Amino acid sequence: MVVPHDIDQRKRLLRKQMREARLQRDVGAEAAEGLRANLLRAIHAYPHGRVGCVWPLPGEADLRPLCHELVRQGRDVLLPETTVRGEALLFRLWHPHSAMLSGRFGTFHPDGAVGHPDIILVPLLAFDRRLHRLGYGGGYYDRTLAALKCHGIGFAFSWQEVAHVPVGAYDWPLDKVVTEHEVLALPTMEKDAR
Ligand SMILES: Nc1nc2c(c(=O)[nH]1)N(C=O)[C@@H](CNc1ccc(C(=O)N[C@@H](CCC(=O)O)C(=O)O)cc1)CN2
Ligand SMILES: Nc1ncnc2c1ncn2[C@@H]1O[C@H](COP(=O)(O)OP(=O)(O)OP(=O)(O)O)[C@@H](O)[C@H]1O
Repeated sequence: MVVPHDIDQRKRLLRKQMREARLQRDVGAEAAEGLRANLLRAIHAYPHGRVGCVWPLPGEADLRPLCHELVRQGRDVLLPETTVRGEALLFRLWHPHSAMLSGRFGTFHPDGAVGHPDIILVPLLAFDRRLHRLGYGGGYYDRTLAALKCHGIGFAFSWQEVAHVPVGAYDWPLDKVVTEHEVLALPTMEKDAR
């Protein structure tokens, strides 16, 4: 039996490995371009929703060009403000001319009005084929997906795939994971069984 304590330990170890692996890699411009194109395709499956995007941290794919493209296509784009630990993220409306304020953990957020996204693009350190994700360990996105009950689309480079992400009681499953190579989703029957 896997006890919760053991899961937290395995998560910490995998986080450390993935952070180290990231230091060895360039964020390839070509891979990032492919990832943004696939994300746009995945978002088009939800034609009317407000999109919770994210401002990049070092080593992550840069979704800023995607934010601009979505606004150009008439979508509302929101970006998260990193709240105190233990709370869900707060999404604020973003426009290409929004002032960006610096927040916790080196993140940036716009000074726009607070809103409710229908789809959230979720950053991650590692993912698996069951659409489980490992984040930075703040539990922010798990809390946010649980609170807002919206669609979660994870995004990552293909090298971030692992065989099994350790899954804890509060981990919220993603609806899709998008890489520069593919859009991963579970068949409906398997989704219902989760
Ligand atoms: N771009 C981006 N924004 C995001 C997240 C994210 O993963 N990516 N978050 C996802 O939850 C939230 C911020 N949560 C975070 C929680 C902890 C750390 C953290 O421990 N950072 C380390 C350095 C990280 C590294 O070396 O890679 C630190 O500050 O020491 C960062 C972000 C909201 N905004
Ligand atoms: N909805 C929730 N309610 C209570 N505790 C939660 C909830 N979601 C996550 N947690 C707790 O938050 C802590 C961090 O969670 P976890 O290790 O899964 O973070 P993460 O998903 O890697 O981080 P992030 O989502 O910020 O990228 C864990 O102790 C977890 O049990």
